[in-house]
Amino acid sequence: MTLPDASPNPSDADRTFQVDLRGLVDLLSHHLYSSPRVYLRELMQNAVDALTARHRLEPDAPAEAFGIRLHANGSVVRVEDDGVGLTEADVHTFLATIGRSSKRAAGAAADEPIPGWGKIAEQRGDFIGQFGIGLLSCFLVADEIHVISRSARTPDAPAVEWRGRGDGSYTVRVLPSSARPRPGTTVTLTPRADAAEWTRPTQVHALARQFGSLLRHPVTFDDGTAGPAAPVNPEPAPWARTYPTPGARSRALAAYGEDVLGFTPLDTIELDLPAVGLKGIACVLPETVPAGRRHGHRVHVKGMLLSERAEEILPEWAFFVRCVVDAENLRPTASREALYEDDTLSAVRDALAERLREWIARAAASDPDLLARFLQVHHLAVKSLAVHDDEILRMLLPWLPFETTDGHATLDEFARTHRTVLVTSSVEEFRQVAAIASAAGLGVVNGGYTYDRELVHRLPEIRPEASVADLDPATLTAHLDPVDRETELGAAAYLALARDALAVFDCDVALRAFQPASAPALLVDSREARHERTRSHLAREQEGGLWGDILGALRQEAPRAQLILNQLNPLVRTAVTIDEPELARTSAEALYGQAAMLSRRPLRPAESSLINRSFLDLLAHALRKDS
Ligand SMILES: Nc1ncnc2c1ncn2[C@@H]1O[C@H](COP(=O)(O)OP(=O)(O)OP(=O)(O)O)[C@@H](O)[C@H]1O
Repeated sequence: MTLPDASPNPSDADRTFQVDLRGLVDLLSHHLYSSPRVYLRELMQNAVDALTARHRLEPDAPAEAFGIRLHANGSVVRVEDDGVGLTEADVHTFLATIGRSSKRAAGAAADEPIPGWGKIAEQRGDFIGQFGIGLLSCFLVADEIHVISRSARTPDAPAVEWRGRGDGSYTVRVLPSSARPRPGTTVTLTPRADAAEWTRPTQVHALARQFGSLLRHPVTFDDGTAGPAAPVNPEPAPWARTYPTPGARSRALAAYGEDVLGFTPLDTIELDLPAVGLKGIACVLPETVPAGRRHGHRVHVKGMLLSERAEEILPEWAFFVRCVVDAENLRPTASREALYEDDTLSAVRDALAERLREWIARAAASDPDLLARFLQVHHLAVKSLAVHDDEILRMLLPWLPFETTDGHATLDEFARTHRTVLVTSSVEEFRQVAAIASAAGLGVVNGGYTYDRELVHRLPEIRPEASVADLDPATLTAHLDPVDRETELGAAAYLALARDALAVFDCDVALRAFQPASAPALLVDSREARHERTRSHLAREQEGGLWGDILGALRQEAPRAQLILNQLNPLVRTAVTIDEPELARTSAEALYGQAAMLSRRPLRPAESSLINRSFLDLLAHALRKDS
């Protein structure tokens, strides 16, 4: 019996993936990083992480003992740090292995120490990098990365040189200690001609300031000319400085916000969340922004600028601020341009939202000027927010401005002078009734704008003593005084002619006495009523057909419009005495047309031609009379 051959078939043997480095770099540059300039951020970030590891190794060393030095002279860009450095073995393990990071060793147990970098579990939050790919971003501007490093962990270890090339090849060389007398790492790039834009000395200096202005270690820049190196971060973050007075502090924070965000904040809110080591400011935008438009915030992690457009640190409703924050414990994604959506981030978001709410509450309680300025700019957006956010509704509804029969007023003011707050369902209805309702002592709010009617109806939730009702035509007409019987009888013939003339608009005509006397007539006609009438008309026209049946089935008792003539108005007093039928009809049509125009609603074609005709008829009549 022959057993089958157990030796592995060569074609079954495990093989190792080959990585095409050029393809990988192409992927990173087109899909991960927003611009080649990130190469400097990645180099600076590696230097910062190396300094953090060095401080772990030598905890008693003062913060300023170790620093970062940048150099760009037009031919090379160099980043040198006094960090923990690398041994020859580290170079093979970490620099030459894509995806391997000393800050997150693959497969290592949580308590396993990584030489020179601490235990995994402890260090995860300490470093900015973790993916082991950041260095590849250097290939966006150079074909070769040159590193000379000396480990602080084994001081007598020699210096080591690594050259990594964009085609995936690399060399490692051990150098005499004199090649780098002190521990630390120097990374040198010789930029390609097409990357000059990102590697010019002025640009490198500007990028270093942009990314590194809040770093806590000393960082300098020199361009190879004789002058001294310039500090990149000469001052601590503005919130970390001390000021003689609280006023001086808030002025300095506002000036910093203006400087980095490019607008003069309406107010500056200081942010401080010790649990995640977050400090910073929220600047209130001085101009209206559409609700829901989220703004990017400037987020630094351990002083290093990660993103100028991070949206995730605030909830969607906080559209009215832009923040600059520096946090210890937020985790960036591999692109560094967004933050990891983890529990810490959601706790930060909640805590910052709470700070903004406190700011609003404080302004509402004790700084009416600030609140007024804030709402003047952001009231529309706040209204959209209040509809869905009970807390905001509770805090801000009384202060929000609305169009009312007393002009623009806050709901609080308005409810104090009007026991019942009436609200219209459209702008048009408000236009129709505003003058008359206010003359009749009724308090009406224009509920026609988006959210307004809904918000006004929620007023009793906050002010239980206030009552809110929809203003319907019946409520209003009930407030108009009827005329005495004799006057009614005297006008009966005219009213009958007027009803006949306006029957085509399904409009009834009535005579009442109301203020202001200057208003000849009021047209009470809601949009729903007009739609209903249009439907009825169509149903009648299509009688018998399919559409006629459908529309007929939908038909309700069509509500009629009402033209209410004002008996206190001198023109109406004269009109009701006209006994020439044609002229009476024309005058009724003209009064209808004028009342319809006053409501500022779009006129139907039949109404426009009626206005034209009645005007010309009246003109002809006046001219005939004069001739
Ligand atoms: N300046 C430096 N000093 C010491 N070690 C460094 C330095 N720069 C890079 N390294 C080593 O090289 C490794 C790979 O660096 P790289 O920037 O590619 O990734 P990372 O910083 O670990 O993670 P990320 O991709 O998130 O940036 C680092 O984990 C570190 O061990």
